[in-house]
Amino acid sequence: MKTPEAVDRALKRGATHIGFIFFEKSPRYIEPDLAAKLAEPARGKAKIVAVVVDPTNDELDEIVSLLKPDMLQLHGNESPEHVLTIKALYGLPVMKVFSVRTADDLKRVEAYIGIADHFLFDAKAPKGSELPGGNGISFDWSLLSWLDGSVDYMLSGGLNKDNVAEALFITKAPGIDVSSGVETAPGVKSVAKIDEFFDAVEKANAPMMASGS
Ligand SMILES: O=C(O)c1ccccc1NCC(=O)[C@H](O)[C@H](O)COP(=O)(O)O
Repeated sequence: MKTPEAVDRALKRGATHIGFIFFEKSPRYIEPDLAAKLAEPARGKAKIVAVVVDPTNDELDEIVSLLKPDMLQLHGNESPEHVLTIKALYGLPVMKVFSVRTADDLKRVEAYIGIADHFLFDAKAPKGSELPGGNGISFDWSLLSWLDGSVDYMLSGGLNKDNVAEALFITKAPGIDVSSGVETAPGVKSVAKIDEFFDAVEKANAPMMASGS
């Protein structure tokens, strides 16, 4: 999220999580002090999520002290040991992201069970992309069929108003995360598209748990 209008609309429509991207190459990058201002209306209404990629402690110190997030989303190659260190240092729940293209990409998940508090399954970035997330591409949702109720996860990757019902039907995901699918250009969220997305989720009669970043 980069504008008060987008935060406001997502909250009004029932977003459970509001994400801020702290990856400088991203068109969605936002300075921590600005993210803190934008997050104010969400505090206590939705979880404020700081999205980071292989963060240093210095980066996390600044983000956590300014934004005061409810959760950290780790979108890089953080090892289970690094996740444990981050949890111990900041005392915040962690959502570990797994980038998926094939079944092999899911083999790493087991090592994080009991370590990460939540999981996010996103599409692996296409070759040449500078962004580990927010690429607007999907993966084969049937790869998640082995997940049982013991894994608390969100699905993301190329979700939009036209495919979210099918994604939910196939995965029964307990949560969904969307970014490009509610934008008119990279990093430019559209209030109208946020509405269309939530309309589609409601129509699919899906679990009402959605986030955006
Ligand atoms: O969105 C970004 O620019 C981004 C950059 C670096 C790390 C993570 C990033 N996004 C994280 C997300 O959780 C996105 O919402 C997720 O990848 C889905 O994006 P999209 O396929 O565009 O819906």
